Amino acid sequence: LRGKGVWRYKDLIAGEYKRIVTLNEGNTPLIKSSNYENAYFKFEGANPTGSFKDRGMTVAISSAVSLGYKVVVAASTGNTAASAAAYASRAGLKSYIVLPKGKVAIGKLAQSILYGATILEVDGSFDIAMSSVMKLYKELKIVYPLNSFNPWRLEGQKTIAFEIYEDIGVPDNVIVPVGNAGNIYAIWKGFTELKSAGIIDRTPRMIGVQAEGASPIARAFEKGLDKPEFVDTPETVATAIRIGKPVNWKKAIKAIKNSRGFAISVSDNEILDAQRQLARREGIGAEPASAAAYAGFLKLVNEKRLDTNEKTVMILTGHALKDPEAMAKSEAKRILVNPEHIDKVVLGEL
Ligand SMILES: Cc1ncc(COP(=O)(O)O)c(/C=C/C(=O)C(=O)O)c1O
Repeated sequence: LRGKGVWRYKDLIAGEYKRIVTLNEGNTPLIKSSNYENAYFKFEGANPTGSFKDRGMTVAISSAVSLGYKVVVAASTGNTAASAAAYASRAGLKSYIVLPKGKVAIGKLAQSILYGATILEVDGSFDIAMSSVMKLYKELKIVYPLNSFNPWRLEGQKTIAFEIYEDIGVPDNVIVPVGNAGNIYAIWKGFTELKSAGIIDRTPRMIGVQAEGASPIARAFEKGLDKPEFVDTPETVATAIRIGKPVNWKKAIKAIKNSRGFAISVSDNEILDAQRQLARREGIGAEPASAAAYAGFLKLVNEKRLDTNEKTVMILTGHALKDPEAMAKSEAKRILVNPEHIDKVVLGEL
């Protein structure tokens, strides 16, 4: 039964669907940390296109098809693009994706090309791409918008909470990397719906992690503001969350505050170091934006702002293969050897 992934929770997903477009997304591994007793990693890189976006895309594309749309559009830092292209193609829809030129990790760009999207590139940040999609949606109603202001995306993404609950109950903390800010809200929504249904009696603290160079929401919490400080030119190695004006900031701040949580930022070095540690201490390969969740965990533990006796789940939102250039930044021992003498190299190395 669990093998049904997102649509296992069909009765809990709002909306009517004449046709379900699915790639058996969801049902991703919850991997126990081998270094921290009560810490777990929800590995969303195991989804069909390698990120959590598939959970929302199956619902949004099923909605688009059920409503008779033939064309879909999404602005993206890359993963929404890859997922939109895959699910649109599966449904026989035409997909346009709007990308910030030169700022998309090569794995995601390659996927978007492979899955057959028409790629529109803009000079500037994701936020400019996002505003162009909002404008297009107002002018061309024949195009179905897929970004995470689309509620059906969040309906699919909230199933992350259902799966965590079924695996380990309600954790004390859920740490989520935050970009356009839909996912942290969606996961909180899932837990609050379980609570409203009387299935659980408490919800976890939602902790958002952003990259220092793209941290409008984290700055709001660090300065005790009610509104984020939008960033005109967001910069970070974690290109998936290189977003300065998150469309879902109101929802994210509501989820974080109502769950007694908070948001912090981490540096690019902390992100790349966390990506390396995740791979070399836990054996898990996640892209930089996802490793930001682990970087946030390590920072909070070191600053004694998180008790390792508490049950904490980090959402690893995308697979390491999405961003090979980032992986290459990790040093590794590479020795050119004479094939006849590998034994001497290994012995000399040991
Ligand atoms: C790996 C990864 N980790 C975290 C996020 C942040 O989630 P949100 O805070 O819900 O935006 C994204 C987001 C990517 C896009 O926004 C896009 O693909 O256009 C991501 O790809």
